[in-house]
Amino acid sequence: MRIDVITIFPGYLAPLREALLGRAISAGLVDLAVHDLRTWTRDVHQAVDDAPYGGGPGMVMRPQVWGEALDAVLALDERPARIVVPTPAGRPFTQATAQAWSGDERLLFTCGRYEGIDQRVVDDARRRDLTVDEVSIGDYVLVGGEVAVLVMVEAVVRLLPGVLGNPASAEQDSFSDGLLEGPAFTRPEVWRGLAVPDVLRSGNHAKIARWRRDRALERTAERRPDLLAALPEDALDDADRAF
Ligand SMILES: Nc1cc(-c2ccc3ccn(Cc4ccc(CN5CCCCC5)cc4)c3c2)n[nH]1
Repeated sequence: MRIDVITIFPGYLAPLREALLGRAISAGLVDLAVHDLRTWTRDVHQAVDDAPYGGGPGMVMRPQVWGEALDAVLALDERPARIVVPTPAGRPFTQATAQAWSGDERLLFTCGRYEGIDQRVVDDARRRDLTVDEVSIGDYVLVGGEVAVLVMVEAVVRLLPGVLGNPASAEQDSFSDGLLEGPAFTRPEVWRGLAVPDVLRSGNHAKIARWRRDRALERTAERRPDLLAALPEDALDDADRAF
C-alpha cells in the first residue's frame, strides 16, 4: 500500500516511522510519503489560508494551493488513490472503515488546518471521478487533520497482512464481533491482593470462552449499549441472551 500525506506540518507525521508502522515501512509493506503543502505556494509569504467568505471565525485554506498539491501528488503514482479528508463534519471513521481501506492500493490524506479547506477542493476532485472520503475520528474538534491521520493510518496499516506479529489479534479486535473486548490478565496470579479469575487458569477452554463472552457482553451493555442495539439479529445465541 502506498500512503501519501499532504500537510503544512510534516514533522507531525514523524511517529508513523516509529515502531510497528516503521517496521511495516522498512519491510516494504507500506510506502509512506509526506509532502509539505507549502511546496505548492507561489508567493513569497507561502500563504495557504485566507479569510472566509460570508464572515465567521478564523481562516480557511485556499483552493489553489491544495488543487496543485493534489494534482502533483496524485501524479506521483499511477495507482488510483482514495483521497481522505479528515474533518469534524465527516462520516464516522470506524473499524469497518479501516477494514475497507486496508484493501486499497493507495491512500492520500489531506491535512487541513485553520477552520478547514475550501470545499471546492473536494468538489473538484469528486468531479474528476476521484474517490474522496470526508471522515471524522470522533465528536470533538482537533486543531488540524494530522492527528486524525496518525489514528487512521495506524488503524488501517495494522490490518495489512504481515504487519501484526499475531494476526489473530486483529481478528479478535474489539468491534470485530460487534462487542467490546473483556478484561485481560497475565502473571502474577495475585498482584496487590488481586487474583486472576479462576476460570482463566482452569484450562477448560469452553468455560473460558463462555466467561470471556459474558464479560464482553457485560462491558458492552454497560459502556456501549448502542453497539448492543446495533448487533444483527443472529449475532447473539441463546447462551448470550441468557446472560
Ligand atoms: N474528528 C475530528 C477531525 C477534526 C479536524 C480535522 C481536520 C481539520 C482541519 C482544521 N481543523 C480545525 C477545525 C475545523 C473545523 C472547525 C469548526 N468550524 C466552525 C465554524 C465554521 C467553520 C468550521 C474548527 C476547527 C480540523 C479538525 N477534528 N475532529
